[in-house]
Amino acid sequence: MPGTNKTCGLIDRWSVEITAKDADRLEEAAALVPPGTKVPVTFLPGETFEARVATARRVRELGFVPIPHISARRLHSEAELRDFLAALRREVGNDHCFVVAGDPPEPLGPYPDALSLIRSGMLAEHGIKRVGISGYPEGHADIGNDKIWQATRDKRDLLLQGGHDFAIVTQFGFNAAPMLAWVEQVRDAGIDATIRLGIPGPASVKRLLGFAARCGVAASASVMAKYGLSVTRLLSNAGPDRLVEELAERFDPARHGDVLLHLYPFGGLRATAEWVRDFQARHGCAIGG
Ligand SMILES: NC(=O)C1=CN([C@@H]2O[C@H](COP(=O)(O)OP(=O)(O)OC[C@H]3O[C@@H](n4cnc5c(N)ncnc54)[C@H](O)[C@@H]3O)[C@@H](O)[C@H]2O)C=CC1
Ligand SMILES: Nc1nc(=O)c2c([nH]1)NC[C@@H]1CN(c3ccc(C(=O)N[C@@H](CCC(=O)O)C(=O)O)cc3)CN21
Repeated sequence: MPGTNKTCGLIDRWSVEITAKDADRLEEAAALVPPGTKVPVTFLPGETFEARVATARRVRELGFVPIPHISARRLHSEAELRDFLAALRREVGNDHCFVVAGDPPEPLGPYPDALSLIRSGMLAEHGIKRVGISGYPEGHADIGNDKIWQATRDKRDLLLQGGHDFAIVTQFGFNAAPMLAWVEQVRDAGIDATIRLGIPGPASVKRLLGFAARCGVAASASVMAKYGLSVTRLLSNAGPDRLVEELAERFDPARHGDVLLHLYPFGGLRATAEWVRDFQARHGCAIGG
């Protein structure tokens, strides 16, 4: 039988992260993305507030579910958070968002981490019902594991107390085994939320290694070779086929719970959407799932 239900089940309901610059590209790729797909919009430096709101609005108008990212350390003031959430509510009407600390070594304003932003209560005040938080299957280069796990438990507690649903979306990786081992740790910590495992879309070796370095993601030659990349052929391209197939082989719904995939389209949105379509076809999955 071509493909297993596990493979199709894992790739079904995939989400895809875009930047404010990707709005036009999303329109071009829209026919390849199932209606209702979750489309997080990153919160990068150098983008205007208006561009982030306008992108989220385009996402919704194209029939997808926008999930604006909010980077706590990049906010300069309480007013900036309030204005952003109010503009989202007015112009997008989203009830999901994703909260992350953000890379600045020092916070630019009153929110040093995701927890402090959640604690402000402003998400609920602006109609946000479901909140995504980060996950690190391979740990974080600068933040200790104890701190990360404590933050995860604290964010879970505070979100549930505030009446929010939550989900965990992970940093991308190239290696299936640590991803599922980490999912088991999350479940053993009593957290049964949906987990979206971050995986790169198809891209050149050069781009993948560049993003891995920039985001603090491990990309050893041996892991990359297994992923299907040759570090000596920087312009060659590779997709996450083997990674997803290995995840599906090892995936045990009874043990791992609700696990979905989150694609980071470093090589382009259209190439990513085409990769999902072709992967589903190769594995005999129903169209759009
Ligand atoms: N933009 C994105 O999509 C992603 C960004 N990241 C980066 O991961 C880091 C952690 O974010 P969260 O998991 O939301 O953390 P968090 O807000 O849950 O904080 C966890 C702990 O780490 C500390 N911390 C957070 N950011 C830090 C930083 N930049 N430098 C030093 N200590 C920091 C916090 O004070 C707290 O004790 C940030 O640097 C974030 O930008 C990670 C994944 C995806
Ligand atoms: N620690 C950390 N910080 C981040 O900012 C971060 C992560 N992790 N993990 C993954 C997400 C995804 N991120 C990004 C960042 C930029 C583009 C991007 O599309 N950039 C432009 C220009 C890229 C360039 O050439 O510099 C692009 O058109 O590709 C995409 C995703 C940032 N993210």
